[in-house]
Amino acid sequence: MSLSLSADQPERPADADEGVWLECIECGDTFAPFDDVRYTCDECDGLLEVRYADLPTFDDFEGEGVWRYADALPFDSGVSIQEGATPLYEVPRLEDEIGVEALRIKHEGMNPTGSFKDRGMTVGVRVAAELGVGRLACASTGNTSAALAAYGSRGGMQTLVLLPAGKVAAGKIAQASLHGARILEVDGNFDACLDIVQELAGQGEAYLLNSLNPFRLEGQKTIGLEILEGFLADYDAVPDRIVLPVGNAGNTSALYKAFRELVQAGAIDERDVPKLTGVQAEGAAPMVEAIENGADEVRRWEDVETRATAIRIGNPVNAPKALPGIRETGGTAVAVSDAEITEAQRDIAAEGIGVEPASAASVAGLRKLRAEGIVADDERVACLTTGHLLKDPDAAAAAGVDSESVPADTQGVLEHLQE
Ligand SMILES: Cc1ncc(COP(=O)(O)O)c(C=O)c1O
Ligand SMILES: N[C@@H](CCOP(=O)(O)O)C(=O)O
Repeated sequence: MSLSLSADQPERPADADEGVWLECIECGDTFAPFDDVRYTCDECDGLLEVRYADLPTFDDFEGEGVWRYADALPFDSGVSIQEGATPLYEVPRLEDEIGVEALRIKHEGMNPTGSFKDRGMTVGVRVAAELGVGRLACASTGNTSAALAAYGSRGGMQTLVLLPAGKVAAGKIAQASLHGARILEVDGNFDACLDIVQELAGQGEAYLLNSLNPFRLEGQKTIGLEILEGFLADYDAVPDRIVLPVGNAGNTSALYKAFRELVQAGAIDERDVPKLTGVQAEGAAPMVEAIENGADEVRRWEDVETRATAIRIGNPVNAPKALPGIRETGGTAVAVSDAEITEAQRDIAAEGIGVEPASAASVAGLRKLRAEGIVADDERVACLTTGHLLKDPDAAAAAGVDSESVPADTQGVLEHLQE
């Protein structure tokens, strides 16, 4: 099985349900999509991808949001709260300062629950309904749990979330709580939570909706499709590069799949595919390590730490899909410090755009790669900002300006302003 950009459209197996099937990226085994619950290959435990007999081109898309791209998804509709259609902001001051031909920020924080996870959940929860499962579950650094809780409750299903105790931002826990998820705070990091949820799912206790679930990544493909359509509309060309924060590497895998499918459909040329460029925090950078070492596998980091708690992940489960995505597109991966992330968060905020720390990693990474000359000055770049500022109010307050105490009279306020 090849995840190469030039791979042909795969052949449709005899048991493909209405032109959709699951295929193992390691051994190529195929499975009917909705006859049983499975997350990985029955034969070799490899990661699965959703395959389609017919792939759409840009002309086939109509409507707005994730479901505009229904022809690239397993269904025509899902459990929806109007996800997708997020802004592709111009950021002229950052564009000038970083020194690229064009810079746009695709702000996924503008989704219903404030992160890109909604795009995956609208599809994933629809699949859960199709399979008739009872309880939905995830491990989470926060955003997946918020989205699962919201989409699960929208679909009338129970939700269970496992979070690393003390390492999830306040806004995200509040969301999971208000949407009625059962919240378990685990004495361990995100990777330990995911190990447990995978075991629970394997025992049939819950339906797993982390990005290991291949259907979730189908929804996340639409980020890439929207970016490409936005650039085609504004520049008559797709971006040279897309820079994105990397945690479990779901988005890197999903965007690469979106581009491979467009190439297979003849909608874009293989040579035009944007360079996928991943950014991790220095304290949680196993993908960067693998890219720098030319390794085929990612080494699990047991101890991870960063202020960008959303990407505090040491064992990116989608690495077998994401590593080819970065390499085949001519992209790269870079690690940034927490201080660089905070500086970028402030600079993005100075353009009026509020993002959480993990999101700012994309801009911090672009700035670093441009300074090193790895990104050229004639490139048109999209940076993905994955979550809203209000997700992590403590980080925002710590990065922002302090408030000042004044007396409750105008004269006192005026005097204070003159100090
Ligand atoms: C805000 C935010 N940014 C980035 C990421 C990383 O995305 P991925 O796991 O798809 O690499 C996550 C979660 O993993 C996240 O919550
Ligand atoms: N940042 C994520 C981590 C889990 O990633 P997933 O995409 O595999 O669900 C989160 O918000 O929990």
